[in-house]
Amino acid sequence: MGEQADGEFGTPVLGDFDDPLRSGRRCVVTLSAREMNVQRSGYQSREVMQLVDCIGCQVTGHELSVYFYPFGKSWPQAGTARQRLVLRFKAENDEMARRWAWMVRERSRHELPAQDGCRYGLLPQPCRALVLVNPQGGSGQALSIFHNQVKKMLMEADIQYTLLVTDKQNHARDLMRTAELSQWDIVVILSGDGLIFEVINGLMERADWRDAIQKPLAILPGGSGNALASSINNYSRFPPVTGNNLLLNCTFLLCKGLISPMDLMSVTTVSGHRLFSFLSVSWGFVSDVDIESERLRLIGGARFTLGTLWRLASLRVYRGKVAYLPLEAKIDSSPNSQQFTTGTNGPKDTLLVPLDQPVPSHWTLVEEEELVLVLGVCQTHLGEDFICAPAALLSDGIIHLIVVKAGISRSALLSLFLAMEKGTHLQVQNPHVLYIQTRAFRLVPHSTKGYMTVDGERVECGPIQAQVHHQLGRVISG
Ligand SMILES: Nc1ncnc2c1ncn2[C@@H]1O[C@H](COP(=O)(O)OP(=O)(O)OP(=O)(O)O)[C@@H](O)[C@H]1O
Repeated sequence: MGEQADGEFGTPVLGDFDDPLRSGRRCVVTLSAREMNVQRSGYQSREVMQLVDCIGCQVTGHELSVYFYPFGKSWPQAGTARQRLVLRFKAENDEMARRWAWMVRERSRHELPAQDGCRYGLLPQPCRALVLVNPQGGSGQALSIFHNQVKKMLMEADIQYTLLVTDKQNHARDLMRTAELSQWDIVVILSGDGLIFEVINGLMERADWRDAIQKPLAILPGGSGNALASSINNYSRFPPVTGNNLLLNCTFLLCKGLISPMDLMSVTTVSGHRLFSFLSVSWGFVSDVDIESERLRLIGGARFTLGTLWRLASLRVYRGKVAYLPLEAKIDSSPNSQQFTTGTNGPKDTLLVPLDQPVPSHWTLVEEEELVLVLGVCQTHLGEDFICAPAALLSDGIIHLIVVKAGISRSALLSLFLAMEKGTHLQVQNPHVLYIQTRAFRLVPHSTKGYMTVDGERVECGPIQAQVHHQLGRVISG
């Protein structure tokens, strides 16, 4: 046994190991910048593993275990699910095993250069994570999901964790507002979108919000909607998956540790309350379905399908006004420009004026006042099977505004929602459907009755406005 290595990062390294599973047999391992190539004695073909699929290694004495999660054969669609694959080698001594573990880890980490103004980061290794689990999220399985599926992968990737099970609403928000954040490199949220909303708003309520909101977040789906987890799966160009396969992809991303900037919306409600949103501001049909289907939480994502069919059967029309800042409008960022902010924390809303003043004259008004829904979103997905803004990106600096006007037939609305499963709804021209890209918008309902939601959480129904804050937060992505 032995090895040939010139120590230069990226140049191929050759190692001669014992095969721990077949006594007396050898395996020659070649590690290049992108691949691990294994030639076992007695076999003609080589095993070739891509380091992009590797999440880490462990060393026990002389033995080295390397963990890969490539997309593999699965049922019913081949190639859409990751499979766990462990390669084990017995080195000459523990020093050689440790050196190989270090080389495999280093070559499996892929830093990204800055692109289109986006600065990417990498989690440190080893890494310290706070894992927040909502035991009530979705169908109530989040804690067992952590113990049965997530924990093992964190250990394989050398992520040390502190587990915190939330015991009531706002537990995570209070913790994020007051905790000493430097003890963790990342905050992992295993829940639905509700807990992410709490974490972001807790961080933004701190006096040191500017640094706090830069703490990387990782999203593992454990709720009924899982909009951000599904969107990140999509941005990472993984095949569209739900349930366990979505969890596996998101945990894989956490183990790879690539950090991307994320836009957040600052939302001001009628009472002057300011919230930070990573997902959506919604009024009308979609928020009705979201809130009215909450009692069906135990059936998971199917609650939205049932809720949609129920609301379609008794379609409502809402009266209100929508105005938005056209994307091409020139933004005045001079010190004398109007800058508006309601709370003490958070960046100034430079594009907005107070809700009791008319919108600026260069904003556009939507003429119709009879509406079925208004939806301003920052992510592609609103649920695992619900692609609302297919063009959205994590940090495009854009709010994707969808307005459906009254007069749309039930069958056209049903087709619209069915097409959202694939995200093809905006390809069909329908005069009742407006899709607008903007940086700020205002919605003024004529009545305070009805549901209005921010990231799926109910807020007071009344005039509301939002502006995007480009790259305010950071999240694990692919
Ligand atoms: N231990 C707890 N008991 C009751 N509620 C909790 C607890 N921990 C957190 N919560 C609250 O549960 C609410 C719903 O959680 P979450 O959004 O994570 O799950 P979900 O509603 O099933 O998922 P989604 O938002 O994706 O539909 C959140 O508003 C959160 O504040």
